[in-house]
Amino acid sequence: SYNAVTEGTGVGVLGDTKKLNTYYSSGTYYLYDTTKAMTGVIETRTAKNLSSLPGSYSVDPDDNFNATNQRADVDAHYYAGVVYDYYKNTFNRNSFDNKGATITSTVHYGRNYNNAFWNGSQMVYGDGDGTTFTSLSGSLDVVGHEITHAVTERTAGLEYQGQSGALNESISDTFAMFMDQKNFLIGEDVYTPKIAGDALRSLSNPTQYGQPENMSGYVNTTSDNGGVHTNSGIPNKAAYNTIQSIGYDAAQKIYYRALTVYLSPKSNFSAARAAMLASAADLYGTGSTQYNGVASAWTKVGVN
Ligand SMILES: Cc1cccc(C(=O)O)c1OC(=O)C1CC1
Ligand SMILES: [Ca+2]
Ligand SMILES: [Zn+2]
Repeated sequence: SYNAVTEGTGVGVLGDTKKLNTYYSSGTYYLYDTTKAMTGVIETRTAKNLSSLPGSYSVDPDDNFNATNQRADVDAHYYAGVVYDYYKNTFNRNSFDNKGATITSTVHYGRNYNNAFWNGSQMVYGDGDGTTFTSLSGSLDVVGHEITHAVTERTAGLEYQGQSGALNESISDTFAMFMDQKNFLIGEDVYTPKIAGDALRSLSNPTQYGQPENMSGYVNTTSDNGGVHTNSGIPNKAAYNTIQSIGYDAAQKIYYRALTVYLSPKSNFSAARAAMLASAADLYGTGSTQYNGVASAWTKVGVN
């Protein structure tokens, strides 16, 4: 037997077929992608519905990952590759650490687990309970959200509580929109599989899912690290306003520069406005259309 870089196929959470970068070794195919310009790899594992990490490699005997219990593995692996390519092709960023770190995803974490998270070293996805969520790796915006938590951790380091925490959340939702430009919804492909047309959050209309969209509606609470998944509606609306005003490409360049050059662990919403304006000035000049678009985007949500 020998080792080889192989191309397999798989069926994702929504029943869609896709090509996969796999690896053959001693009679087994692995969800192990060595094709990217990184020092590490993109690897996908399964916790087999227990909760020890990172779990064992997702494997298959014939390189066709089409079993029902492989769907979450297929999408975690495929979308991790899409997110890697987005950061490399758009900003020349080589993985979340910009040094080619291995991207490890573990699926089938826990039982009926309605959650996905970056644990500081890797991504972890539950299967959902089939009512609130289906397998959470089944959507690019979820995978993009989670990997962006890792990027934020290695750049601005926005503390995960209060305003900096809500900003951390918003950066993840916003880059998910930059990657998945079909709408301004978060999680719609995996949220409430029995109900069509709904989502976990909306950047265009945060209030539709119980989030404020103006500073006047900021929620002071001790739950959820100070309401980081609630108050993110305010910077999310500012991001939506920015994209509507100056388009996706200028917006993503401004957001990436703000994240990597100006934002810091304790940055609040007002500091975010300043960071975005400084980035717009650097890239397009003060008084540019882009600069003015950013200014009005944040003024409209009551952040000055
Ligand atoms: C489903 C879920 C629960 C708790 C935290 C997160 C979190 O990662 O902040 C989470 O994942 C998301 O928000 C992704 C975008 C849908
Ligand atoms: Ca739904
Ligand atoms: Zn998050």
